[in-house]
Amino acid sequence: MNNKLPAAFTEKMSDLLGRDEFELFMDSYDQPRVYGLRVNSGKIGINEFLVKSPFTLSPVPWASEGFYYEEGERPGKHPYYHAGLYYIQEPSAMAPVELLNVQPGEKVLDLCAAPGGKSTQIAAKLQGEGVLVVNDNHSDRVKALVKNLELFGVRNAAVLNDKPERMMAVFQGYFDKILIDAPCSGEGMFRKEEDMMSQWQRHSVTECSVMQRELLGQAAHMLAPGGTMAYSTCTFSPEENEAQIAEFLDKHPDFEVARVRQKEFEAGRPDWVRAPWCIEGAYSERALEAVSGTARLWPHRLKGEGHFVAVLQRNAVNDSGRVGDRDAARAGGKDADQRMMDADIVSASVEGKRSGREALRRVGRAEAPRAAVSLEPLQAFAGELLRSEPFAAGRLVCYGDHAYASPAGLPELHGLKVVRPGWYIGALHRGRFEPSHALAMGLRLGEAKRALRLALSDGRALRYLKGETLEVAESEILRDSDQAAKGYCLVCIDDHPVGWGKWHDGMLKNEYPPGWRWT
Ligand SMILES: C[S@@+](CC[C@H](N)C(=O)[O-])C[C@H]1O[C@@H](n2cnc3c(N)ncnc32)[C@H](O)[C@@H]1O
Repeated sequence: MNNKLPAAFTEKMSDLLGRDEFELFMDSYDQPRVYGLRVNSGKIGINEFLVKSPFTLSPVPWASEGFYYEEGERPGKHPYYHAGLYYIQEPSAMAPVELLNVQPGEKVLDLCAAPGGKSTQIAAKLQGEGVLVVNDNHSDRVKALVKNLELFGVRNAAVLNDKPERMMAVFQGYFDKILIDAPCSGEGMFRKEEDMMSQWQRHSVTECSVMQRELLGQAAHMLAPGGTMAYSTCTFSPEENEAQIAEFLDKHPDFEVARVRQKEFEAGRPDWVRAPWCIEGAYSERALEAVSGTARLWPHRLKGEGHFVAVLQRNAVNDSGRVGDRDAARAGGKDADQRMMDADIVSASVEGKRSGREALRRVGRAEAPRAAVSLEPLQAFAGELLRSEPFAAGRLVCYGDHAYASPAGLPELHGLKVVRPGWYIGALHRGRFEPSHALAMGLRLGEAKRALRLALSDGRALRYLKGETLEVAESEILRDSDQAAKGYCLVCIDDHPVGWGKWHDGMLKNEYPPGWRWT
């Protein structure tokens, strides 16, 4: 394969690495690629997953939830995938979120998030507590981001499809943690996706560098004093890596690099941002020294395709202009104690186009509730079907006919392109409530008052995922003794929700969404 690599790339890598290291690097392209999955610890404990998993797994040393699986195994074709128990992810791509050290309750931004590999990892680290804002400026890629968050059962995320410069006014100084998984020339993807080689010709390192510089500056505006950002790329060029960090540090004296210590990773290379790669003397000694604290993941030094990560720490200074702080987060926690039916129910105008697939475009100013949207059907559904009140941790918000639980403490998203203002609960149509698939995926088996539990070995589990109507005896519907079997029930494979069904007279009508079905 290494003879397909762009000549300009190999020449440059040879100059950077020197003969011996370059040979090892080139040999790695002829090695088989490695495969990884990351367990969704928001849904299942790691040990429980290891007991249940049919795959041959070995741990990824730098990711607490990450495992290698073997070539030929197909975790994407397993009912547990449809239950959102794991995400298939290249192992070196697991490093940035791990190094960001996200803690439950924090406010976290994933600025360039689609299709959501790292967003789902952040969500699992948050364990449903705190606020996750994910954004991508590419409208098509955002659809995959929404789907992956729903599959993972994430309850506390808002999804945006906007430009970071427009987000800055709303989120100035708001986030505790920010991930900038920047668009890049993708040199670390050549072994995994050969197409990336031809794209490399088109998307020059220089073009990407301009975008990365802007993204770093914009993210810095949105980080709280004392907060942390992780900047990552899946490319090797110093212009997109060490040089970005050195330049950022020189422009932002209130930031420093938190040194990465992980034995499989190599240190960043300050020598590569001096001449002849960059103009000698362009960066301060402070910046150059700090750059050695960044991390490079090399495909010839570890089992992964390659990545660069820098962890940037902002000094904790007083900043009265900040939107939210730890006190505000605690106030958010107080809201969370409110019961769902007492929640702050607002409706908001929706400006611009809204597609039938629930994609919200611009969200307007919050208004008084409109008489047209009655929440009674939702309240009736929750009373009949839900044991706990899972929306209570957020603020119930209606956009048009669609109800969402927005994470407590999230600022008003005035003027931004909002795709999901929170966990999508369902639609209120003509006096009826239709629960969303996202609601089913975000619930736990014990939270539903009516459920069907299909064992993995039960042939009906796969038939459900294929969208078929199932024969289900009344006695199989799990429910309290005083409850009827008829109506919506949460369908689970083993203990893990996969969607809704509607039971009546020995038959389960399948509510599994067509776009999600097993093919
Ligand atoms: C490396 S990919 C992100 C991968 C993602 N973090 C994951 O783990 O699945 C970079 C993403 O940045 C998005 N992007 C490019 N320019 C952007 C910008 N100015 N603002 C926000 N997102 C941007 C691209 O659409 C692309 O989805």
